[in-house]
Amino acid sequence: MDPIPNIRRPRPLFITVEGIDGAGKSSQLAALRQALEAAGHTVVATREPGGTPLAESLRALFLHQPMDALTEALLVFAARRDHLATVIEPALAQGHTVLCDRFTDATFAYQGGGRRFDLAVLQTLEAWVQNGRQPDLTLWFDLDPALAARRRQAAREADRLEQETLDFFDRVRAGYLARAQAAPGRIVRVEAGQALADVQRDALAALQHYLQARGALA
Ligand SMILES: Nc1ncnc2c1ncn2[C@@H]1O[C@H](COP(=O)(O)OP(=O)(O)OP(=O)(O)O)[C@@H](O)[C@H]1O
Ligand SMILES: Cc1cn([C@H]2C[C@H](O)[C@@H](COP(=O)(O)O)O2)c(=O)[nH]c1=O
Repeated sequence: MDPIPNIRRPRPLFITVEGIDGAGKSSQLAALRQALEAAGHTVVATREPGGTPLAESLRALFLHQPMDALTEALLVFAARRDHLATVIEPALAQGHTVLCDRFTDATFAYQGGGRRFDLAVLQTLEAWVQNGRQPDLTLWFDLDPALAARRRQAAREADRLEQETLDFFDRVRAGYLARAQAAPGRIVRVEAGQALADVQRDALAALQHYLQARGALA
C-alpha cells in the first residue's frame, strides 16, 4: 500500500489590509494572495463591509444611504458578525488562511477617527461581535489624503464615504496611526505613496518577514 502523503499545511492566518480610500490596498491583494499560496496556504479572499450575501446588502446601504455615526457603527458590526460567523471563522477552522480587505481597524479609523464616534462604544461592540478574534497581521497602506483623492478621482465615481472632506480623511489616517502605535506587533505600515511595484515589493517583504518569524516559532 502506498504511504499516505504527509502534506503539512501551514497554520491558518487571518490577514487584513487597511488604508484610506484610494490608498491602493486592493491593487495589492492578488500579489499577497499569490505569495501566501506559494508559502503553502489555501486562501479565502474576502472584504468588509461584505463577504456574505447579507453583509453585501448592508454594504450597499452603508455606501449609499445617508446615516449617522451610530448607525454606521451598528451596520458595519452587524455585517462583521455575519461575516465572522459564516465565512471567517469556518474558513480558519478548516485550515484556510483568510485575506480580508478591511476589518475592525477601519471602524476605529473611519467611525472613531473620521466621525469622532465614541471609541469606548466601538470597543464594546468589538468585544460583543468578535469574541476575541483579531487579525494576525495587518498591512496598513498609508497615503497622504490629497494624493489618495487624486487617485480616486482618476479611477471612479465617489461613494458616500469617498465624498468626505480632506479633513475627514486626515482624521481617518490619524485613526490608523493610533491603531498602529497601539498594536506595533500586528500592524505594519507600508508607504503607499510609491510606484505600484515599489508598494508591492514592500508589502510582500512585510508579509514574508511575518511568515518567516511565525515559521521560526512553529
Ligand atoms: N502605487 C500606486 N500608484 C499610482 N496609482 C495607484 C497605486 N496603487 C493603486 N493605484 C490606483 O489608485 C486607484 C485606487 O487604488 P485601489 O482601488 O487599489 O485603492 P484602495 O485602497 O483599495 O481603495 P478603496 O479602499 O477605496 O477601494 C486605482 O485606480 C489604482 O489603479
Ligand atoms: C469595514 C469598514 C469600512 N468603512 C468604509 C471604508 C470605505 O470608505 C468603505 C468600503 O469601501 P472599500 O472600497 O471596500 O474600501 O467603507 C467604514 O467606514 N467602516 C468600516 O468598519
